[in-house]
Amino acid sequence: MSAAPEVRSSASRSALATAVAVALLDRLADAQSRGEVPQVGLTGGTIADELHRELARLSPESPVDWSRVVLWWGDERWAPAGDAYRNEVQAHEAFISEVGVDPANVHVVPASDAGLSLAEAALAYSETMREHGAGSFEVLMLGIGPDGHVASLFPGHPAAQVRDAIAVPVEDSPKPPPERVSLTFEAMEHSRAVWFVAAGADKAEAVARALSGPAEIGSPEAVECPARVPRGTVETIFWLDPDTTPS
Ligand SMILES: O=C1O[C@H](COP(=O)(O)O)[C@@H](O)[C@H](O)[C@H]1O
Repeated sequence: MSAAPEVRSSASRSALATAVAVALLDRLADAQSRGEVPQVGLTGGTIADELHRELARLSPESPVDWSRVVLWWGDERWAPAGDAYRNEVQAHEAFISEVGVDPANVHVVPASDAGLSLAEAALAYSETMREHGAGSFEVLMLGIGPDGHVASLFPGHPAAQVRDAIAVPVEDSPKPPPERVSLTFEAMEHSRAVWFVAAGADKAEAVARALSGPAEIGSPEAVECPARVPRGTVETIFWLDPDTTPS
């Protein structure tokens, strides 16, 4: 089962970051009030960085107990530990170090200097995720590239067609760095909520295509626009700024 997308538009880019942060905190608090330990899939990218800073700003006033939240990433850039290019390093700097997440609950893709090959790192991340329910995210957040990519699954790239895997090595990425690790579409499909977050006129066309109808893995529509594939089991929301909101 997958949920039809809903669009939530904010008045500005900064209002978008605030709206998503508020909604995420509400959702995590609700899950914790039911006794759950919610798992969240984070994204990298520019608007994600702004939203993470809003999480840090708003968390002190929120009932969310960050020590009982489990964090993952939908994708990671292949760079050494501590490199600011890594999505997890950006998130640590923006909010994780501020809000009191238990380090044992922060599951990062191994770094390029961890002694593993790219393929071994993808496998290690898959194994860790399998131990924790393989993608049972309360919320999976995804950015959208101007080309329609999500996580590190790019249009026409073979990694976007892989089945029977949780995470895949991505080589020859059209966006730097060329090597990455990404969740597969199959690993995304157990997410209760899939939240796309997009801002900026350069993404308007990709967002319009992503909203033009769901696509099956491997279909021509999915190959052309990967953002047409991921949908939540309960809800799918496109959080947009004025530049990306369809007229
Ligand atoms: O490289 C990446 O880019 C996308 C989109 O980022 P943005 O800066 O265009 O918002 C992001 O979703 C992905 O996690 C990241 O690795």
